[in-house]
Amino acid sequence: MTTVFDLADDLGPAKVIHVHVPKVGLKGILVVDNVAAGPSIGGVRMAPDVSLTECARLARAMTLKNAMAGLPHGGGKSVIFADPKMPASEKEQLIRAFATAIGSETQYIAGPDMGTNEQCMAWVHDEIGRSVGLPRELGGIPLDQLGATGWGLAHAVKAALPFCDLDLKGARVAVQGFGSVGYHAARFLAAEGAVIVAASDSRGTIYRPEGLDPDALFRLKAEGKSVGECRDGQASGPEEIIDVECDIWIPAARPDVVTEQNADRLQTRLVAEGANIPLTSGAEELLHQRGVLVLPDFVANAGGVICAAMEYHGATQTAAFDAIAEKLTHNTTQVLQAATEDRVLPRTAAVKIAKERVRKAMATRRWGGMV
Ligand SMILES: NC(=O)C1=CN([C@@H]2O[C@H](COP(=O)(O)OP(=O)(O)OC[C@H]3O[C@@H](n4cnc5c(N)ncnc54)[C@H](OP(=O)(O)O)[C@@H]3O)[C@@H](O)[C@H]2O)C=CC1
Ligand SMILES: O=C(O)CCC(=O)C(=O)O
Repeated sequence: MTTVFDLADDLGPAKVIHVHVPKVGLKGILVVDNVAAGPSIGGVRMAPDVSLTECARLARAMTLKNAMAGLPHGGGKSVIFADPKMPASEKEQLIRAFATAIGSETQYIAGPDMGTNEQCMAWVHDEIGRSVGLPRELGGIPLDQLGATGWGLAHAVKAALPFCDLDLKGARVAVQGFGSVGYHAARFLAAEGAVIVAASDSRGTIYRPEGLDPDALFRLKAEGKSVGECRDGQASGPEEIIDVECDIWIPAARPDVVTEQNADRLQTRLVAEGANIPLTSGAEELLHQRGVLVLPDFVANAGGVICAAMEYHGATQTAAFDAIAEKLTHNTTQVLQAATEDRVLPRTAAVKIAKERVRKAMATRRWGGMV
């Protein structure tokens, strides 16, 4: 059996909490990874097949992401074992019970992630007075609705273009996962001249070399349909998105979708990781050897948490979006320059920068800030 200590190193996790409320069918885990820079921020993920390992890996990604983004926050993440498409009243009960169960852990501020949204954060806030990514009516900046992460991802892609000799005008983009991150990334990139040649969700892939309209696909999703049901284009199974020939491939769904076993199927020049931990480290290494540039998740998808942190500290939407554009452009360039100079993978360069920052923050704290 994997225990959390098998996953631990000098940075964390600081704390792991399992919660169980049989009366409402709640099983959940909170991992507070590192809080040296301040209380941890990270999303609540709801999916039937989450795990302690996934939660701990995602919490570490948040530690690195928040450090890279220069936020006064550590990293944490939580998971709820459930189908997010359950009836709304049951979902509300589950989220409220989870919020109450973790309410005393003030070193964790919950935000939205896969399977949760602004409405869920409003329920958390109502229970424990602490969450980010709130609806506007509660003074929040609705980051999923506005597409904060997609906005950041588009800026990361633009900053990466000179490093892979690409022009955004006419660049062919394939997006795996058409939720909040995937849709908005597609929308912002299409607005700058990129051509969205393919998109997928959990039920299917749609391919159209002449280009798909992200807003039309979004409307289909809003009707409860799959992108594969779009009439303009060639439909196939969800797996087929990996084989689409393109210039920019954007994973925006689950972890480990590209591994050592299928990395050779990707036919692209740039992978911009919108999802958290979508590629295994072995897959990133193989792609690097083939000359494919891979923008690491915790650098490229920081837009959401920057927005969340700025909301928490009272900033306006405009200030948050300006900060995302500035930070994502600067950080992507810094990481890719360091990777080029040191002849290492972008992830290696990025981890070095982020870990140095976390260790410096830990050095200022009693017990490294772990208690
Ligand atoms: N929201 C945010 O601001 C941030 C999110 N992220 C990360 O981005 C990723 C996506 O998050 P988000 O967009 O918020 O999540 P959503 O729940 O809004 O969307 C997830 C999308 O992924 C699709 N999906 C699920 N399984 C598969 C699969 N096997 N193949 C293809 N598509 C699949 C879903 O399909 P269907 O619609 O059919 O269910 C859905 O379209 C996650 O890894 C998350 O941690 C990272 C930073 C910030
Ligand atoms: O919006 C948030 O605060 C959550 C951010 C997050 O979980 C992520 O960046 O993966």
